[in-house]
Amino acid sequence: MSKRKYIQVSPLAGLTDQAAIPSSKPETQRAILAATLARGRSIIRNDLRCVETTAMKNACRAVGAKVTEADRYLIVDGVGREFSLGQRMIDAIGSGLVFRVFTALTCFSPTPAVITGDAILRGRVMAPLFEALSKLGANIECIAENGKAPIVNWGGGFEGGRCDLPGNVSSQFITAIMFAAPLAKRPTEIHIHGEILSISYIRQTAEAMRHAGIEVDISDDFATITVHPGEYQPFEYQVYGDYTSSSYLVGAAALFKGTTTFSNVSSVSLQGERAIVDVIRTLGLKIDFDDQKHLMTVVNEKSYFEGDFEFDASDYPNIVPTLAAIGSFVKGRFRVVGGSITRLHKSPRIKAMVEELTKLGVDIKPIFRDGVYDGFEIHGNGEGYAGGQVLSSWGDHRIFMSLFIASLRCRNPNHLDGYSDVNCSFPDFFEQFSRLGVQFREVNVLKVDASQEEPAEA
Ligand SMILES: O=C(O)C1=C[C@@H](OP(=O)(O)O)[C@@H](O)[C@H](O)C1
Ligand SMILES: C=C(OP(=O)(O)O)C(=O)O
Repeated sequence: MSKRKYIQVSPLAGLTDQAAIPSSKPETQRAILAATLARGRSIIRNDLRCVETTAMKNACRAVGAKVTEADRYLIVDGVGREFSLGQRMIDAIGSGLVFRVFTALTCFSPTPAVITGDAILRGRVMAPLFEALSKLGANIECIAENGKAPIVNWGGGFEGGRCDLPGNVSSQFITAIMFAAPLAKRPTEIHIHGEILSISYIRQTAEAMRHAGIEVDISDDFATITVHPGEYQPFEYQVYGDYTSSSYLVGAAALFKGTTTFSNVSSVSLQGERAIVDVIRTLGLKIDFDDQKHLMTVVNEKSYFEGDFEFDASDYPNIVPTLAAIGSFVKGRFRVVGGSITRLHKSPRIKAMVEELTKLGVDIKPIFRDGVYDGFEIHGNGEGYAGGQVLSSWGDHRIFMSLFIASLRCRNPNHLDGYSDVNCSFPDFFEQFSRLGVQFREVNVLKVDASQEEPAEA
């Protein structure tokens, strides 16, 4: 019998009025990276400080950048092309982006580099990136299992030219080669095959590179991306709120009548997950922006929403788990498709949400396409659920945060594991939910065996 720490989430009657949205993880990570690749000083304002942006900072420091945390901004003294890999080892922890981008960048390291990550990252798909980089001339060796982290990149650069990638496994393979390509001697042409998912992340990469003076050409259908050799230039950059993180706060606001205002938001964003705003409006809530004050106000006049809804999440993968939580409280049918890429994220996210929400009594069924989890369909009656369950986060911050908001409208407290993983992307998650009036506390759960768990006092 073992003890594990869980968060007990109490049922909530209504939200109080204000919270702040954390800054964007993808924007912060991209800005730190582009600043590292520029020779000279860049300033990144309103950056996000969390485990995965720290992983990016440490990886950039490992190749010689100086990254200093000032009050609400970062100073990055970049290295340009002159990597000096003193410690020869980069730990991406759980960040797919850090691992993939540094796998490509260390092709240009003067010394061999070992790149690794945590147990979840070591299980994630990497082979298409290794194959594309090999085609460009890279010399990458897998240390443990073929096609997986950790790796040794023996360096030697890549020339540029053509490489090929699938469009439906991870946009981070494309982002990784794009970021490294300006260091090559010739233009690099990335040909993307089949359905292209998570395009908004490719747009964010191109935007970060162009902001640093790099020329990137993208065909209208996104199937061909050409990156020209060039020198990254130092820049100043302002990061705004993270729409994926906002989805947990906005999602909670969708579950209770009332008016809630969120700060640190820009209505204009390249983030695909800005779609949370359209989803919530389609359900019937009112959302207003004040771009002078960077505020977003959500007005919810109903205790539940009714209708027949379908959303295609192909370009907003990271809010798929949140949508499952919100959709559980809709009266009618709530379908999400286009989420196949999420099976390759930190957990098989659709499977995880279907299994955990089923424990709560939600009528949710997975939707398969070509034999893989692609979405889900929920039939709800607009009511809450009994709750009183022990729920697993599957080791994934986004599953934890989604189950947390689903728990707010259960009649009995749920116990959720994995709460420290909010530090991956949303370190003040509990502070912001406390501001909204949510009550939770840490408890021990006695784990008798996998099928039998019972809450106990902390
Ligand atoms: O480049 C990025 O910052 C990301 C790209 C996306 O990955 P996939 O293309 O694998 O979905 C996204 O899901 C991930 O959370 C962050
Ligand atoms: C999956 C995520 O990021 P990454 O792919 O960079 O690990 C995430 O933010 O949930």
